[in-house]
Amino acid sequence: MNDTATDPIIKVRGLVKSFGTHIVHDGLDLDVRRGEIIGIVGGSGTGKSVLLQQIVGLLKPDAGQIEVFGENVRDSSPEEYRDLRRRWGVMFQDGALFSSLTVRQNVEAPMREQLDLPDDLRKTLAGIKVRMVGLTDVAQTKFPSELSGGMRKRAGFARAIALDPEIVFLDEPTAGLDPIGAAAFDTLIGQLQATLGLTVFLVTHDLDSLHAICDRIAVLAEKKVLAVGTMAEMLEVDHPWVQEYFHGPRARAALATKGER
Ligand SMILES: Nc1ncnc2c1ncn2[C@@H]1O[C@H](COP(=O)(O)OP(=O)(O)OP(=O)(O)O)[C@@H](O)[C@H]1O
Repeated sequence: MNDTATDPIIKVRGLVKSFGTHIVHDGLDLDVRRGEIIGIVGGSGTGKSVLLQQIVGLLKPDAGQIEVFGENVRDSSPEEYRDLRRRWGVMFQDGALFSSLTVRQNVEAPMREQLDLPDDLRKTLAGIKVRMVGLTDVAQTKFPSELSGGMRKRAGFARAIALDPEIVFLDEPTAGLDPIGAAAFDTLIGQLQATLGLTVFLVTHDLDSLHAICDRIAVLAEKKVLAVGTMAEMLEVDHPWVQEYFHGPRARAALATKGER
């Protein structure tokens, strides 16, 4: 165990991942610091989701090391992996809720799997998580199909924090939300990060989110992490995609929006 406050909470070294002849990652390195919100950006298909899935052990790298909490994810036994999974929560792109379960039952699902709790206590705890993400008690008993896109995202977030994780992985949480809904979701992420001391691994295309809540940004390009740093540091990176992304018209609009928030 090598899990001290100064070590990165996630450490990726020399990651290689291909699908057939298509190389997605080739020698990718990344450190994520405990307690930070790190935004993962990059063009479509640069492997942001694939990186997330490898870190949480859903996809197997071809080569390289991934350590989370100082533990090697790839080499962990089923018991060790189960213990690791308990310490992080994941919200996938579409929320990935179980359609046949209510919101509260969705939040209860990881609790059922990982914790041995009396029914009443589990329901109460799940209800608290639902309220923490700003959903009403009425929403608890709704099925995903009865919710708006923004409410479904909140429900997905509630499920990601069901087990009081140390890290939450969020895959494009504001995609598909209108600007007001997206801003509200950014605020929620920031509030919960500050309240719960979470580390947040945020895959996003949303420049507003990067400005509003991210401590650091990692840019995926050329099959690796091309640059990592604060927004101010990103503005200085001399690379065509980075320049276009952080200095283009949408970036200027996001900067203006930041001033209004
Ligand atoms: N299970 C899979 N089998 C084969 N190819 C895959 C698989 N998962 C991802 N890929 C490919 O890997 C590449 C990276 O995909 P990924 O979803 O990580 O991109 P991304 O950066 O998250 O993109 P976007 O911003 O569009 O969501 C893509 O070319 C994708 O088609």
